[in-house]
Amino acid sequence: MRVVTAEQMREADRLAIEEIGMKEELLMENAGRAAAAKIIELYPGLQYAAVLAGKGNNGGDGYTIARTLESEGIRTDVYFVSSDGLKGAALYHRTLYEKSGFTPRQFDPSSFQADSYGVIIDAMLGTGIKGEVKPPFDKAVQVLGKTDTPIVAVDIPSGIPSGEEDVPSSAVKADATVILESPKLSAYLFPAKEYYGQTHTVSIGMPNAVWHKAGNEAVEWGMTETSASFPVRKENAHKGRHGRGLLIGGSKNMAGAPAIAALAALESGAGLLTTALPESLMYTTAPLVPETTFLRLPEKEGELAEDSVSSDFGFDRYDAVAVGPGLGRLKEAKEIVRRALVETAGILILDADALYWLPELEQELSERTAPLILTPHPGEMAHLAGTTPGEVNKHRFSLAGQYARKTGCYLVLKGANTICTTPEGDQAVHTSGNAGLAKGGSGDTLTGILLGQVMQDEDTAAMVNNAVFLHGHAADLAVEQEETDYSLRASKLASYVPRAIKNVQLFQENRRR
Ligand SMILES: NC(=O)C1=CN([C@@H]2O[C@H](COP(=O)(O)OP(=O)(O)OC[C@H]3O[C@@H](n4cnc5c(N)ncnc54)[C@H](O)[C@@H]3O)[C@@H](O)[C@H]2O)[C@@H](O)CC1
Ligand SMILES: [K+]
Repeated sequence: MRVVTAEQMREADRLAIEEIGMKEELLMENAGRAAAAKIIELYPGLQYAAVLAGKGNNGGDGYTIARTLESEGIRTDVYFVSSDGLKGAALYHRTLYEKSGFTPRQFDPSSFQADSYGVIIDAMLGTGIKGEVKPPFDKAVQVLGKTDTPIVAVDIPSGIPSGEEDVPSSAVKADATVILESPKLSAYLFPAKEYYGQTHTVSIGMPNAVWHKAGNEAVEWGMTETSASFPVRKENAHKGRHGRGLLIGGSKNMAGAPAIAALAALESGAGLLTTALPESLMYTTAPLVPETTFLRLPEKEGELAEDSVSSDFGFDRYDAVAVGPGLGRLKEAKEIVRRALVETAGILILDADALYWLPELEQELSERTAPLILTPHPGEMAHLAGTTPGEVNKHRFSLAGQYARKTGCYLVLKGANTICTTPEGDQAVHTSGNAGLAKGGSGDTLTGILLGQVMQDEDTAAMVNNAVFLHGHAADLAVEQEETDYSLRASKLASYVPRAIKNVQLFQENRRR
C-alpha cells in the first residue's frame, strides 16, 4: 500500500482532475461515500451521528458523508465550525446537502451535546493544516477531547500534520480514522500515530495512472507484499543452494545472543550456518542449536582474545554474514567488524555492538560495494547519524532516507513501525509486531531472520522487508496464541517464525487459486 506526503496527495488530486478529467466533486463524492460505508461497517447499529465540518475539502467530505449516512437511514446532524470562504467542491457538496433537505448548523461549543450521538465524525481539518490549531477550531477540538462518544476522523485527525512536522499541543484524538486513498507519513510516526486510533484506508477511485507522476514516499509492507515476493523453494533443494551463512557474536555477558540469532537464521531458511563465537560459548550454544557448525574464536575468560581477530573467518565463502549479536565492544570486536566490511563478498548484516564501531570505520564503509544491511534501533541510529534518539524518532523517514543514500546501505530502522530503506532511498514501513518485541534479544532474532532470508533471493530489498515482516508477524502470532506482550521472550519468538512462514505460504497458495 502506498504511503504519501500531503504534497503527493495534492499532486495526485491535481493530475486526476486536470489530466484525466475526473471532477473534484466526483472525488469528494467517492471519498464521502467510501468513508460513510466504512463508518456503517464499524458501527453497525448506528442511528444518530454528528459531523463537525471545516471550511476546506475535509469539511466537504463531511457534508457528503452526512448525506450518504442519511440516505442509509442514519440521522446525521452537520455542525460547521467555520464555513468562511467555502469554495469549489466543498461548497458544491454543502449545497447538495442543503438542497437534499438538510440544514447545517453553526457549531457552538457551549451547547453541543456530544453525548447524544452514537458517533462524532471529525471532518474539520485534513491535510491542509498548518501549525497549531487556530480559533474557532481549537474550541471544537477541546469539546471532542472531553466526550466518551466514539470519534471517527476523516482522512487525518484534525490538527495532526501529514508528515514529520511537530504535533500541535492540541488535536483530535480519534477512536478510528478513515484514511482517504493512501496513508500519510504521520500514520506511522509517534506521537501522531496515537491520535489516529484504528486506521482504515478506503479507495476514493483515484486512477492508478496518476501515481506514476505523483510518486509516493514509501509503501506499507505487509502480508500481501511479503507473499508476492516470498521465494518458493525448489523441489531439488540442496543445503548448499539455500545459502551458507556465518554469524559472529557472543561475549561472556551476552552468552545467549548467538544462540537466539542462530535459531532464527535456521528457521528462516539458512541451509548451512556457521556460528563464530568465543570458544567456551560453544558448549552452551550447541545444545540449543545442534544444527549449526562452529568457528571457535580464541578467548580470554569468555571474551575475544587478541589473536581472535586474525582467525580464518573465510568471509568470502558465505552468501551472507551477520555480525553483532552479543558481540561486545572490545577493540577486537572493532577489528572483526572492519574485516567483515572489507572481506565479506556476499551480503553483510551489522547489528547491535557491530554498529557501535561504524562511525570509526568510515573509510571501510564508503569503500564497500557489496550489499550492507544495518539494523539500528533509534539509539543506535542516533549514534550513527550523530544526533539524538528524539530527533531520530521525529524524522524517521527523512533521516533514514538520507543515511541510507549517503552510505549506500540497506537500513532497517527499528522501533514501532520499522522503516526499511534501500541504498536508492526507496522506503517501506511495517506495522506487524507488538509491544512484546520491546525486549532484550528480539533484535538478535531479527538479525537471525535477516541472515536466513537474504540468501533466498537476489532481490535484497524484498528479502529484507520479508524478514522484518516475518519477525513482526511471528510476534503477533505468539501473542495471539500462548504468549502475551508481557511474556514474549526472544528465544520463544524464534519458535514462531515457522508459523509465520507457513502463513505466508498459505496466503501465497490462496492467491494462486
Ligand atoms: N481533490 C481533493 O483535494 C480531495 C481532498 N479531499 C479532502 O481534502 C482534504 C484536504 O483539503 P484542503 O486542502 O482543502 O484542506 P483542509 O480541509 O484540511 O483544511 C484547509 C482549511 O483549514 C485552514 N487551516 C489551515 N491550518 C489551520 C490551522 N492551524 N488552524 C485552523 N485552520 C487551519 C485553512 O485556512 C483552510 O481553510 C483532505 O484531507 C481530504 O479530506 C477529499 O475530498 C478527496 C478529494
Ligand atoms: K479530520
